[in-house]
Amino acid sequence: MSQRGKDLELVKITKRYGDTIAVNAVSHHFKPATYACLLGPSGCGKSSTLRMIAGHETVSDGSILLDGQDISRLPPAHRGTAMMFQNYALFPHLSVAENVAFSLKMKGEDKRNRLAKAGDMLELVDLSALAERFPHQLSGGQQQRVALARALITRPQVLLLDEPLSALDPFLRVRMRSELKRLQRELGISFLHVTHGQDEAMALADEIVVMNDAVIEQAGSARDVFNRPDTAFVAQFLGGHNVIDLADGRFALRSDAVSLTDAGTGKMEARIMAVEYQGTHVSVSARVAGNQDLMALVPDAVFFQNVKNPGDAVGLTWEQEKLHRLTQ
Ligand SMILES: Nc1ncnc2c1ncn2[C@@H]1O[C@H](COP(=O)(O)OP(=O)(O)OP(=O)(O)O)[C@@H](O)[C@H]1O
Repeated sequence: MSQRGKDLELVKITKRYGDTIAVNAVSHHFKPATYACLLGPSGCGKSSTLRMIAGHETVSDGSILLDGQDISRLPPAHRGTAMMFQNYALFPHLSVAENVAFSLKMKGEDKRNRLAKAGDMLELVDLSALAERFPHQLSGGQQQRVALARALITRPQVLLLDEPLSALDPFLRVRMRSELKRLQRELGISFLHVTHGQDEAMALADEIVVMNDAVIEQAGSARDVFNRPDTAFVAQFLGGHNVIDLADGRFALRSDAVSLTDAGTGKMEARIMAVEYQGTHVSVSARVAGNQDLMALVPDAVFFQNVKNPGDAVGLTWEQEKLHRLTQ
């Protein structure tokens, strides 16, 4: 049941709510059959962007093209997109199979056809055995699979997912994460997944699109965005980096690139503020001149060769090429 993916293009889309500009002239080209994550802090405009693509929110300015066709003024059901909501929005009085088949009923398909298609979708998400149950008889993870099947039954070219994993416990979240990725690959369509979790985005995304303050701050593969953040915001939001101001500019420096040395022998002198044991690594926070705190992520075995404690004076050092220049 593989479907060929289509490319989705946002051309200067803007969303205004009264005086609030939630999305400010955002342009982006999502390649076909990509798992893309829209990542950013609360209020940066991720959901508004997704809802405009889905057609649940009007576009104040700009256009949305799917496979070259302007879909920005079409009703949601005619766009070739489908949305899976955060709270799943299942109908409590309908069985699992009827929930999944619901949109086909609205389209007037006959019962036999709709139940057959719903059966295929339930198989896809591994829920065939629970077709006759009602939503309240399902676990959170199972409800989510129903919501997925219900969105996929419309055969969308782009599946839009708004914080799809946020209601699940951490264990299930990781399991559903790989499930989503598997489905995306198997179907060969694009998934556009909104999250504020950088771990989630890095684990899933072929492409991470980082939003901040109503605009896209940076987009690229997880590895590129992590290793070559453009701005201090991206470096800090993705985590694992220090942002340091040096005489010749502002730089990102990965915490695992910082080593501790004896006082007087490093590139910077510092005083240890906190030490946290994290299993494979020890995270050491150290204050340098100007009250900047730098984080060093030291491998467990290395740290315990020469244990340091809060209050100790140390040197911090790194290889020069590990400094990554930031544009702002
Ligand atoms: N219906 C609305 N009316 C007025 N303002 C809104 C409306 N929906 C969103 N906003 C505002 O638009 C901005 C962007 O909101 P949006 O929900 O798109 O952000 P988000 O990045 O998805 O945030 P979150 O992660 O908290 O869901 C916020 O300032 C928000 O308060």
